[in-house]
Amino acid sequence: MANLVVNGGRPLSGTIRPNGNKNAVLPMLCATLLTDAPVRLTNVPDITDVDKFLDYFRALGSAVSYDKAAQILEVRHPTALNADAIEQLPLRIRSAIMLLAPILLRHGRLRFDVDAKGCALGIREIDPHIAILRRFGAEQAAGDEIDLTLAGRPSAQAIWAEYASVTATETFLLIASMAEGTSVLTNAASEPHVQALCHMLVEMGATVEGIGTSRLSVTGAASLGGADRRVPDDHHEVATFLALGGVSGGRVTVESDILGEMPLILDQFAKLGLQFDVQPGAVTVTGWTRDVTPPLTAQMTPKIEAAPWPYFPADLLPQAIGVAVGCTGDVMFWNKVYEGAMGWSAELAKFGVRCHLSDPHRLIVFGGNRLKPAEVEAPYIIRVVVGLLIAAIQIPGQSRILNAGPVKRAHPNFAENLTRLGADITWEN
Ligand SMILES: CC(=O)N[C@H]1[C@@H](OP(=O)(O)OP(=O)(O)OC[C@H]2O[C@@H](n3ccc(=O)[nH]c3=O)[C@H](O)[C@@H]2O)O[C@H](CO)[C@@H](O)[C@@H]1O
Ligand SMILES: C=C(OP(=O)(O)O)C(=O)O
Repeated sequence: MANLVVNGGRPLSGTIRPNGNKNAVLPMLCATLLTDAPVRLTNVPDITDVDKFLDYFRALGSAVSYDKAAQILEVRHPTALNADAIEQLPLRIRSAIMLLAPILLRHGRLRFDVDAKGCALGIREIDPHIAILRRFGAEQAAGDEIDLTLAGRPSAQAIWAEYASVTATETFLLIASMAEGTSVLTNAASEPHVQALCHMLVEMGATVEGIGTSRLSVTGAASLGGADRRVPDDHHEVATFLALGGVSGGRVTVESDILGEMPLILDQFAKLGLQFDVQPGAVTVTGWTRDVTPPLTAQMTPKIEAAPWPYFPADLLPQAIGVAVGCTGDVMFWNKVYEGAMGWSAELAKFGVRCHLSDPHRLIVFGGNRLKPAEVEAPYIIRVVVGLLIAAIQIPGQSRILNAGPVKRAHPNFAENLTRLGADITWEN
């Protein structure tokens, strides 16, 4: 059990750079399996999900060289993967599901009964993935486990997805990149991490059109080459550092080239009273009024709603909730994506927060709370650990976040980075 112990009420200050985006590096690692040529990735975050992928690659017989300090990774897969290791997929991470397409393309068969659930946000469906693979010609054997075979090179498909799923769009991109002809996915996800995978596949030799939109068109290549790509900065981590800096009463600058993707994200945090100075390549949180911007429509409750990109991301809702607990006014948070992502809100009461879970998707946080330090328990949800920390760091006195380990899935050297900014935060086992 790894807990975070924080003595709140100390202002953070300084300048920091975010790490690479977990949800970009993982599909990019899946794409490395589409070629026998060497692939080099830079700005690779030192996170446990990456470690699990690299352990899997080593077991497959791949050459892996990873300089964690320099954040540079070089991977080269053998022509024939070690068949004994193929079905030992990484556990307890959602991205394992994206290994299905490249493994089927290379090996032709995959039996799969792992828990590809990742964060405990509700049901993490695999149906859209299997549906896409079946459309491209994969056959599913009868029985309880998922047992897929794919014979030969798939042919292009036109698919209209039920909803814009991030990882299912990535599964589509991976298989369509090697299919014969031009495939089209309508209702595609368009998050910055999806765009990063598109750009990598283009460098490897596929043609991808519509990058960043809800309709992707992919012309596959019979074989793909290597690539040398930079993993994009993590926009979740940019927002995290800014929120922590602001609620601590400090002034923190985050330098990044991902800020062009963040206007709506900054606007939503500004609704909670955080003040920003945005410059080319850097954003500074300069203050926190604690006031919630009142809607001009008088009957409305101020709200922050999360949905597939280009909406405000579901993976930033807990961080915004962590800010709102210290605001003077009420805010409704609306998670349009997950049906099980708000249950942890009961923990907030331990900090003295008054809130109301209206239904599985909607939480109202009331303003004007008398906050007190507390010991709270985090669920297996990366961003909730961060949200609870944002609450704790603004409260003078010692708080403890139990089971904070999931933060290591996405945020490298988290406590160390915050300590450098002046936080009093330590790991306890
Ligand atoms: C490894 C990775 O990249 N994980 C991310 C990915 O997960 P993941 O790809 O699993 O998430 P999906 O985009 O598939 O959405 C998750 C669930 O939300 C529901 N849903 C989603 C969209 C929609 O329009 N309607 C709907 O009902 C579905 O039940 C779906 O199963 O995207 C999520 C949503 O941004 C993020 O939280 C995860 O961090
Ligand atoms: C929910 C997340 O990750 P995963 O889908 O890998 O569980 C996340 O990155 O916040």
